[in-house]
Amino acid sequence: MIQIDHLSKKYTRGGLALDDVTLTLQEGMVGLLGPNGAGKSSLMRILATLTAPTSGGASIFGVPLKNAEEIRRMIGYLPQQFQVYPQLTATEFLDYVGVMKGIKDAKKRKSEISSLLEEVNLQDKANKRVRTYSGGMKRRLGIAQALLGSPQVLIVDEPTAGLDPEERVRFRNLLTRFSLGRIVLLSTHIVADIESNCRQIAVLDKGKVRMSGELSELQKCGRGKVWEAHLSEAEFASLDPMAVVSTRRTEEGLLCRVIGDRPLSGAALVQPTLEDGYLALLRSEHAKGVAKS
Ligand SMILES: Nc1ncnc2c1ncn2[C@@H]1O[C@H](COP(=O)(O)OP(=O)(O)OP(=O)(O)O)[C@@H](O)[C@H]1O
Repeated sequence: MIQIDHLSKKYTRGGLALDDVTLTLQEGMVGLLGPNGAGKSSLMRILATLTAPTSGGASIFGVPLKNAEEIRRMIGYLPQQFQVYPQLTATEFLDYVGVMKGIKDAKKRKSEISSLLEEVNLQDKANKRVRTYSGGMKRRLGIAQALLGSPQVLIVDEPTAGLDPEERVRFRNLLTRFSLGRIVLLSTHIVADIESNCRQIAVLDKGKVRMSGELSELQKCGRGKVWEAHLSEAEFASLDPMAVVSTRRTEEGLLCRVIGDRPLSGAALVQPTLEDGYLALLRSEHAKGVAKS
């Protein structure tokens, strides 16, 4: 379990990135969802002991963050910008990481690296230089380095950013597999990344926790707030763009899906998707009126 208590982070040259965050994260896949600048990376860097909180604290399986060495032995971390020396092969890179993680026995390192490369489906590329890898392959190598030493907790910061849809699905499945018996904390601003496989989800916005719970609870945030209506181009143009979730051209005009507390004329209330729930939660302040005043 990861316990986060009243954690705040203020950067010297910046505002409050985290504002009194309290969360309990359980075993399994945990999605940390939030728009750009919400504070996701800051929280992950703190949990990875790369930066200290300004106030508050956290513990991982009962070990407080200030025991940084012990925490680092428990976690694997894949940062948002994962860099590898391009001239190294995957095997050479992972061997280096293994040494840094204190796996002293060369035979043990070799066998762990070989099974990890198989897990992430890079066994055929093991001896190719990383500079020849695609973005998706580099991410998979990133996961392999994070998993080296079998950490109990895996922290992955926007791992699917920049991946094509096929790689994204493959990557999600990979993480789901690894989450069995571990905590995998995954940050993203894409709802689809957490839709199918997260047991728990926390939404951060402007450094604050906006909700934490099961996926169904996030979906519920959209209840009674999602509407669909066929609109003319002129009616569409008069809408507040922040309230529009999607538009689709049909024979009757533009079918618009909007979030708001009061309907457009002729609008029908529809069942919210998870994404609707997320947008409704983020826009709850904004979506009080749908039409532009
Ligand atoms: N080193 C830093 N110095 C000053 N401000 C920072 C620093 N790192 C982050 N911030 C600020 O803290 C806030 C939270 O940033 P953070 O990167 O944690 O958010 P995020 O949710 O991960 O965003 P993204 O999805 O864009 O990566 C932002 O306003 C950002 O500009």
